Amino acid sequence: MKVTVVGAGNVGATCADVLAYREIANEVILVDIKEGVAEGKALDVWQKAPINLYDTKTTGVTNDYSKTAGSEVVVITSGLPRKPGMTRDDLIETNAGIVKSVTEQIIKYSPDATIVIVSNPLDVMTYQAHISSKNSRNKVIGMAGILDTARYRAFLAEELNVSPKDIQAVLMGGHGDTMVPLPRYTTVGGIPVTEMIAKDKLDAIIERTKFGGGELVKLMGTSAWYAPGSAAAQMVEAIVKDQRRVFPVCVKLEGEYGIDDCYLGVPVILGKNGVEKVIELDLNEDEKALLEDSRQHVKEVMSVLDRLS
Ligand SMILES: NC(=O)C1=CN([C@@H]2O[C@H](COP(=O)(O)OP(=O)(O)OC[C@H]3O[C@@H](n4cnc5c(N)ncnc54)[C@H](O)[C@@H]3O)[C@@H](O)[C@H]2O)C=CC1
Ligand SMILES: O=C([O-])CC(=O)C(=O)O
Repeated sequence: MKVTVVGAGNVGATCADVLAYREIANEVILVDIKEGVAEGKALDVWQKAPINLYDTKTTGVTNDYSKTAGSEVVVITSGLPRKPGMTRDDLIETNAGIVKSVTEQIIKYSPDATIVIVSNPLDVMTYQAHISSKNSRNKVIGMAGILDTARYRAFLAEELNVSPKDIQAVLMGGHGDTMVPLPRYTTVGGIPVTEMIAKDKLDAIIERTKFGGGELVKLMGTSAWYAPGSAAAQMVEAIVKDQRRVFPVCVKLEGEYGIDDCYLGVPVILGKNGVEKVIELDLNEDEKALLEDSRQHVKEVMSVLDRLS
């Protein structure tokens, strides 16, 4: 079982490392455009194997897509990260070209691969990969919801002084400030979160979650990688092991939630065919309004992409 990660920067290298040390794949190919970077990081991960006791073979290549042939899943992280003061949408011009060319190369050698997009702006880059690959919607998906819910769960765990393992949550919408956390679907060891925390504290956590990516950009001068890399690896694991995990994933909606032809994060079942099923929640009027705001924002950015191409 072979998995390719394109982009050997912060997120891509972290993802490859998790895929290797957790033995999610038998073989990991790391690709980058910069000479030597993927080779070096892959070698470093491989040299960690005798210490951390795993046998996933990790190989790096510079732009040689023939080595990626037959990949079951491909994670695309190539592209610019944002700097302080930028929005994710500011990355569209550069990253659209990168995601397009990378997807075309990938599909040439692994036509049946499920593609997991990480590059930003996430929802629109997933749309770009869908157009460039011409693959069905279940096999071209984006990672954001696992990361956004992880941030929300981590903040809640800290506030409630409980294990993050026991917080379950759903979050929908685009990967940006219009994301839609759903307190109604948040539980702490099965107990509705609203019974555990005051409304003002929960509202503050929701606000912090919405700007969770920006908080890290401000601190570090570039965006996050440990949680994003792990989140992408968790999606790969669900696919290659056919786990049928229930995760929020960015997928093209085709009528679900009354939305057509737009990429948004929604809960899905993730298994060997990529998205096995989109789960439709019975949203209330407030939640529907938030999702509609998110849809409108993503649609606007999608139209920028249409103008660029
Ligand atoms: N969806 C999400 O939740 C998240 C998305 N991101 C996004 O992921 C992307 C990567 O972030 P980082 O890893 O921090 O950036 P980075 O700058 O550390 O790594 C990006 C890598 O892509 C490579 N690259 C550029 N063009 C390429 C091409 N045509 N082919 C192959 N490799 C190419 C670069 O050489 C670099 O090594 C950014 O767009 C960032 O905004 C980051 C975190 C979370
Ligand atoms: O904030 C960024 O630019 C990177 C990202 O998407 C995140 O960490 O959520």
